[in-house]
Amino acid sequence: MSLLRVQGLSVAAGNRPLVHGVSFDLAPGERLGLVGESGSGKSLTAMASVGLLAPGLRAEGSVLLDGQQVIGQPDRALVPLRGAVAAVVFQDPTAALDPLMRLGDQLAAPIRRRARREGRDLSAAALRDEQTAWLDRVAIPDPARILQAWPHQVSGGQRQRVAIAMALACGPRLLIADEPTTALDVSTQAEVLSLLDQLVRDEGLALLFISHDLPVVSRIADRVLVMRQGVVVEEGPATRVFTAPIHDYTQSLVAAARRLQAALDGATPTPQVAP
Ligand SMILES: Nc1ncnc2c1ncn2[C@@H]1O[C@H](COP(=O)(O)OP(=O)(O)OP(=O)(O)O)[C@@H](O)[C@H]1O
Repeated sequence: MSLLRVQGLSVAAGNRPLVHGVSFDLAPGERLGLVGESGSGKSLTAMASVGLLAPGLRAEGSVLLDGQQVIGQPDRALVPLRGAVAAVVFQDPTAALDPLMRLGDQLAAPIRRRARREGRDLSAAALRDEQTAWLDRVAIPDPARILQAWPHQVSGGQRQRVAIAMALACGPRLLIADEPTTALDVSTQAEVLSLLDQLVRDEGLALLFISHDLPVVSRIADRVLVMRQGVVVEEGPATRVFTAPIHDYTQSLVAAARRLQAALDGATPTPQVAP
């Protein structure tokens, strides 16, 4: 059975359609990338999948998350699914972090929630061990200091690592990562991406990975959906979509990515000047 089955999903703001007729299936352990330019409807598709649309937006169609209908359900019906079935990592880690709470207390919340769900007693010492273990798993050195720190006292990359630890500590089966590295500097981006890749593999999670960057998506995802102006224009295995794109729009994304890579490699051909 699919862990996430989206059928004919549309999202609108009043009369303005923002996402139209999106369908896909995500099996347990599978990795799906959503790619497309800014404003193409990737985030709305992902947020509608967990019932986290902003007020004023209306979703239609069907979204089955672990077999439970999400569309049209009141928030209280969806709370048990969040964290336990699906967790989200956002582009901006401050969205997941409370600026007025120490990082250790923030990380304690999902650890406690999971223990309650699993009927485990959690002593203060066991909680501390789990907090430290999660910081180790996201490769944060000096966990004792970080647990005591406020969000503004650590780097952007460390904040994102803590946000990833909090998402995974809930014990989800699906991780939704919405541009998780876009706000980070280039070398931190690569580290956080390979960390996510490793953690998703270790935990056996399904992944819905959202990015405007097709090469990044094709590295981390098995299958890709390409979105443009709220609709899916191409779908296929990540390597095929990247090496042999069919739709004009996907071809332009691939060409742009190759031009950027060539420029970064210093391999851009020098324009020929007529004699
Ligand atoms: N709350 C809202 N009210 C009205 N329009 C919205 C709202 N949220 C998003 N939109 C619009 O919906 C469209 C799709 O937005 P969405 O955030 O899904 O795009 P995206 O592909 O994820 O792009 P980005 O990478 O820039 O976030 C955009 O035109 C956006 O302006």
